[in-house]
Amino acid sequence: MEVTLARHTGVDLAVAAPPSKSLTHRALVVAALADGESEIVRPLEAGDIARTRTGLTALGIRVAGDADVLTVQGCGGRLPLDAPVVIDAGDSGTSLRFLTGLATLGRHPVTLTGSARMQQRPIGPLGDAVAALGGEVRYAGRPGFPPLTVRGPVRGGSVALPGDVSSQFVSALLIAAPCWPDGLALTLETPPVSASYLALTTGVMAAFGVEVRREEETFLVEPGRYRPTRYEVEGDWSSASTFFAIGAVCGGRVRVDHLDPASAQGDRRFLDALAAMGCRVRADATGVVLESDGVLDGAEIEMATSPDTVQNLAAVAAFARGPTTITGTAHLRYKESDRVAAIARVLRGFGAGVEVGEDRITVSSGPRRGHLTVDPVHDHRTAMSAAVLGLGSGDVTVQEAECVAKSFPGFWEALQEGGLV
Ligand SMILES: O=C(O)C1=C[C@@H](OP(=O)(O)O)[C@@H](O)[C@H](O)C1
Ligand SMILES: C=C(OP(=O)(O)O)C(=O)O
Repeated sequence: MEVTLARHTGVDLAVAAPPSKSLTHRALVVAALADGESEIVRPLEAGDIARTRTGLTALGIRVAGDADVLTVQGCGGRLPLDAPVVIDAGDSGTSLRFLTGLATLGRHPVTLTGSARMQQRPIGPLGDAVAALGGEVRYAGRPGFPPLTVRGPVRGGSVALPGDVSSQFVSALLIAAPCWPDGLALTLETPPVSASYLALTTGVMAAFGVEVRREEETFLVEPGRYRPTRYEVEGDWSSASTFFAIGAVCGGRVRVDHLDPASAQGDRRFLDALAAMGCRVRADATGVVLESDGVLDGAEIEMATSPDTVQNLAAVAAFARGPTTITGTAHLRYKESDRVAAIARVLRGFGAGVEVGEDRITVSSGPRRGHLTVDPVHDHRTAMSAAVLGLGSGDVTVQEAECVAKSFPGFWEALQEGGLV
């Protein structure tokens, strides 16, 4: 499917954020380990969540329900596996990494694989940690990359790993850790990227009755049990960021409901970035409102903890009066696509100036270069950020627009209902 976007000014958009992808993944895998039946209220329904659900089913966990409530029959920390299994996580890094953690809790080999791109996304630090904690880890192809086969049981104990590639390795270990006989003392050798996601992990673990203690760069988890819980999923700040970006570049007013203004989601930071560029933002009891007169200033913004909104921020920066420098971008190279390269490709095609450094990207506005066709190369966030460019300036076609279904299947319908496509 292709979507062509025309320029809009003075928008007045009111939408609801979809449920959080990251919190739905976490609630599912933690509930799968709990000592009985949990309910997940208002889960996200999207491609990546379907991958986690299918993976859990392959591991012998029963998940049933619909868009309102999912019921998960937890296994009490011991996977009911009676034969080897293969799990295809597709393009979902969170599914692949979290299910690798769960695979340490069975006595049969679990093979985790994914799309061609997934086979280029690193998993070595997680594999090394699982092996150091007593598991068996084998790679079918390139060492340190999926497909990998994990076999438990793991005893747990002390381990160190780098924090600069993906926080998902840390989350995967923390989630499985209470089910290991020796628990876990995990020390980060380098400061964590995407650190806000670790707070989401410890928050969901706490909601299911397990505390993680932190002593400087070490996370400590005692052996214990997850308590079955009724868990309500809040709205997704990463998905909401595209609507705020549209408001910023088109000018006007955008209201997004179902967002917690005090959320632990790091992508809340996106609004601070837009405020620094000249937008007005305020929260009320049910959501968040952004107002913009469409005049934006460049800014210098650190985004290491909020990688999933960097493409939208770079798109907004292409409309600002001065250059914008976004720092903390090195780990964007390991996502559904190399997003540093994707930002440079798309924005240069648009006419903006883009300078790329090891851990920073500088974007300056420039004259439009005529009609822009964006191939997102299966990356949902590239497709959504291209919508920001199109609505802000017109003449943009997004190919393979359906790839947004990875995280936000209703994205284009929301724009259609708002009269923007
Ligand atoms: O734990 C999570 O839910 C996520 C962590 C982040 O990945 P990294 O930690 O690999 O940066 C983020 O980009 C991803 O979309 C979701
Ligand atoms: C990076 C993302 O997800 P994942 O790592 O789960 O594939 C994303 O949703 O932008």
